[in-house]
Order: sequence, then structure tokens, then C-alpha cells
Amino acid sequence: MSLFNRSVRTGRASTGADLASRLDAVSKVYGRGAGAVTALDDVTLGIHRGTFTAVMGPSGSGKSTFLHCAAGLDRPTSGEVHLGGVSLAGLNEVRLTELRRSRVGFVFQSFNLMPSLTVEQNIDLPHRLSGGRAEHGWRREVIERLGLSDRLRHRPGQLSGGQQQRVAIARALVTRPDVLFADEPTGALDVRTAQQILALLRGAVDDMEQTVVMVTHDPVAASYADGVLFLTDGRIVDSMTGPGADRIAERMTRLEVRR
Ligand SMILES: Nc1ncnc2c1ncn2[C@@H]1O[C@H](COP(=O)(O)OP(=O)(O)OP(=O)(O)O)[C@@H](O)[C@H]1O
Repeated sequence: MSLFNRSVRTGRASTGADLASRLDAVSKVYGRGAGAVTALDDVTLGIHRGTFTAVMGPSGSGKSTFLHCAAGLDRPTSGEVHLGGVSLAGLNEVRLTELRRSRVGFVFQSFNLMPSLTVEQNIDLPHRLSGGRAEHGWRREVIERLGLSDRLRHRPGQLSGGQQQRVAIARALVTRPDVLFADEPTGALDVRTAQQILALLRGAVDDMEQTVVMVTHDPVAASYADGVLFLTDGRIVDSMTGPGADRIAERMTRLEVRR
């Protein structure tokens, strides 16, 4: 299995503090007996801090399951997940929730903002829930970089889709998470707006030393990443470093055909 220079190393991951996220022999099986589905099948990988990784694969290949297990939203059937050096295996639900709030950022296709709260209140929500406080300079930097300074008193319904997604990214970044997980973050946006959002995610990695893991079906979106992981039937079957959209699309076509 090839290795990414800058981002992802597959195979047995190091225990080093340079890993923002680590999966060791992680499997996830839904259901039992004859109806059981193995959504993730013995996945081992480490994601280095300060990198941007795209996860691709045919429908049903396990991308969302991977994201949910890596982010501590779902527990694997076997294997171990680490986030920022902390093993999730021994945590009870309360501690897991705390860890997710403080160490993980999420961005979804459908933005998932609170409609009754202002932009500012949405961005401050993770800290309100955890009872903590945003670091002032970082919060200001996030808001400025995402171009939200003059939108803070608006409500999500008064914003365009691209603006709403920028609020969601600001909310995800404000806790300075170990990893920002994004599930099809540009799926509901037009091409130009999608490019702006992808450039902002790229900037969060390059300029703010953040770590981004993004599930996408779109080869152009994946080309913004340092590396791409390809999943088929719950297994990582290939990885590429710094590929262009054409190479990614060609690799995806061969994955789809294989099924
Ligand atoms: N809660 C569940 N119960 C049973 N099976 C599930 C559940 N969630 C996912 N699966 C199955 O696990 C497999 C992987 O699903 P997953 O949603 O991770 O794939 P995906 O690559 O994200 O798909 P898509 O691109 O269509 O969103 C599929 O066969 C799916 O039907």
C-alpha cells in the first residue's frame, strides 16, 4: 500500500503525537447473522496533524461509517480509535461526548445550523455546550478568515448556502479541534461556491495548522486534499498523494467497475 508523503500513512500507524487521528484494525458490522453487513473491514491508518485527506469510494463502501467511527460518533465492533492521542475505547458516553465537543469539528452537507440562533451564537455554541470559553484571538481569526465579521447578527435563514457553510466551518474550527471531519461539505452548493468553501478548508490546513478529513464523491473537491483514500467494501484499497481531479476520477471509475 502506498504512503502519502504529507498526509496519510496506511498500514500500522505510529504512536507518535504527530497523528491527529488513528484507527487500528477497526471493523464495524451492522446487524447479526445472515443479515450482517460489514461496513468497515479491518481498517488501520494514521492521519497526520496539519493535513487534508479526502475519502472516496462507491456508494455503500463505508465512507460515512469510517467518518463516524473516526470521529467517535459511532463505536467500532472491533479495533481501536484514537483522537488526538486519546483512545476512545475506554470512554463512557459522557466522556465521549465531552471529547467530541472539545476535540472534533463537524461540517455536514446540510450545514446543520441552529435556525433560531444568530451567526455569532451558532459559532459560540460548542463552548456554550461545554461550559468553556473560546480563545479570543483564535475566535476572531476564525471569524475574519471565514469572512463572517459583518454577518454575526444575522440568522442562518438570512444567509446564502455558501455563507451558511462558512458559519458551520467557523463553528467547527472555533474549538481548535484535533480533526475537522466534513461529510460532503460542498454537496449542496453550486460549483463556484463549492470552490470557495474548499479553498477555505485548504486554508484552514495551510494557514491555521488544522487537520481536515473530508468524505466526497467529487474528484474536483478531492483534488484540494493532500491525499485521497479509496474505500471499497469497507476496506482501504488504494491511496494517492496530491493527485489531480482527472487521476482521481479515473481511479474512481475503476473502483465503480470492480463492484
Ligand atoms: N445503521 C445501519 N444499519 C445497517 N446497515 C448500515 C447502517 N449504516 C450503514 N449500513 C450499511 O453499511 C454499508 C456502508 O454504509 P456507509 O453509509 O458507510 O457507506 P457510504 O460509502 O457512506 O455510502 P454513500 O456514499 O451512499 O453515502 C452499506 O452497505 C450500508 O447499507
